[in-house]
Amino acid sequence: MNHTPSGAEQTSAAASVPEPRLRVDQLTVRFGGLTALDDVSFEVGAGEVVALIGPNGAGKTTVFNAVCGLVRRAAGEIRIDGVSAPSRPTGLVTRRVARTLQGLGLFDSMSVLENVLVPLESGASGRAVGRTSRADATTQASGCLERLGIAHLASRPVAALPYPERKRVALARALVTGPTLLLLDEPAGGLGEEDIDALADVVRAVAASGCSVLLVEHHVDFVMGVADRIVVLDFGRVIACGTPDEVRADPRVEEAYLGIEPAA
Ligand SMILES: Nc1ncnc2c1ncn2[C@@H]1O[C@H](COP(=O)(O)OP(=O)(O)OP(=O)(O)O)[C@@H](O)[C@H]1O
Repeated sequence: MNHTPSGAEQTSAAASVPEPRLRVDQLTVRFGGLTALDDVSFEVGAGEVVALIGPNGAGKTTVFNAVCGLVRRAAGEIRIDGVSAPSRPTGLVTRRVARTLQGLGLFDSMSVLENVLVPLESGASGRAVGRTSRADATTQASGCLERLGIAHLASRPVAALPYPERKRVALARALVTGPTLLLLDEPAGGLGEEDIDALADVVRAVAASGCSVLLVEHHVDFVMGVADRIVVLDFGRVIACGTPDEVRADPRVEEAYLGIEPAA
């Protein structure tokens, strides 16, 4: 007798197959007549750091926006922890995905700790809020500051901090709700070499702790040093994907970045 699996059975079968943190499958996004992403597929596995690189306008930010449900997809699927995400912001994204912005978006007049408490107390995290007392939230936020090496700055107003520390605060705020996927938008931008090295350690530690990282970055040395795998976009298409060594050796990447024709 044929047996059609119920929804619950399908869910349980899917749960038994290890799913990547993020699966982007044949994603196409159009803005009017412009195809910003064209049949883009890649994955971010558990504990992985994946970098999305490519020239200006290649479609990197559009990938982030699509993962967050902020742009309408013309085609394709996005799965987060094995669950299909619709083309709009949902609880799935708010619970599991955190994102840092190039502009940081911190509240300058508030202290470091108060900034990191915001997602726990505002409802933005979609979890814990309402069930987390102020004391629990403070413990959670303080632990996050500790892990990022900025506990000593907890009571300082954000406005008084140098840029590298402000970036750390933005990272702490993104991580405080315990996401499973962190989207980092140009994390090395505006940092000096020393801070970039320290940032690479932090990013690797975040991934090792179980929160996979997808980052967009133009600083090639940082990307080569921190990423397990690199996805290269050009004109909305994936032109290369592999380890840093594989991508570095790929003539298509050199051509896209430097305009150098690959050898015939
Ligand atoms: N909301 C929008 N409406 C129309 N076109 C858009 C929109 N968002 C992005 N685009 C276009 O889609 C293409 C991809 O843009 P996107 O911002 O994703 O590129 P990017 O790789 O992030 O570039 P950069 O490195 O400069 O930030 C570009 O041609 C851009 O002009």
